[in-house]
Amino acid sequence: MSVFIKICGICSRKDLEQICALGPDAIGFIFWPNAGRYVRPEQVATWLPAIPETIKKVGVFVEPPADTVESIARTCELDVIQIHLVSNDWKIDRPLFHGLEIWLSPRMSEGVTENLLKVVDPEPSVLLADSFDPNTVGGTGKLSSWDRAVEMKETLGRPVMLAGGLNADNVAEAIDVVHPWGVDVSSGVEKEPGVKNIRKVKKFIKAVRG
Ligand SMILES: O=C(O)c1ccccc1N[C@@H]1O[C@H](COP(=O)(O)O)[C@@H](O)[C@H]1O
Repeated sequence: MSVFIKICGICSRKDLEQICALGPDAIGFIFWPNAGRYVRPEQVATWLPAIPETIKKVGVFVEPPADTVESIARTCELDVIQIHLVSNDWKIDRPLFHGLEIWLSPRMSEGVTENLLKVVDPEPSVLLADSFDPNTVGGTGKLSSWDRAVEMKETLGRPVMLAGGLNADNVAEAIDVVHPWGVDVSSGVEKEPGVKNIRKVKKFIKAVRG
């Protein structure tokens, strides 16, 4: 079965158009205001006509209120909400409207239990195995623990999207070891934070699809 590919942290229309032409399965926009790769939802809304229907639009959030998620999901016609956790006790403040697909990125320093699936409503359909950094969240370019990713897949029985420090040189090995449902990359296909290197994106997609 083919491995799902998400290219994350797109910050300009130029990058968006060139990346969409390479045919990833999904593209991601960072809507966490503290991130260097933050993009304004109103800006992303102007790019919508350039995104083929076949490519899923993923909005990335860190422990967001439900109102924020729903408002940005509408503005940007998102297909997927990717939520990153930074604490052990966060829970969404109310159920999200149905029809949105939720992907959840837990703190990878903690053990994973069934409780994790209850922090959002609807439950996450995909779990994201990202790297752990006590000082920041996401998009660090640091390699994640592939052992933890396998453990999460086996314990919770949900599809796992592997993220964290992937690039064209290590993604084939990562797929061999973890057998993830999908792979997610940001820093590993950039010239500098927030600016993609299209040659690296092309190499990454080729390394996954062969
Ligand atoms: O990219 C960011 O700035 C970011 C901010 C907050 C949460 C998640 C973020 N990015 C996610 O990080 C992983 C891996 O990124 P990398 O390849 O190691 O740079 C990916 O899931 C992004 O969606």
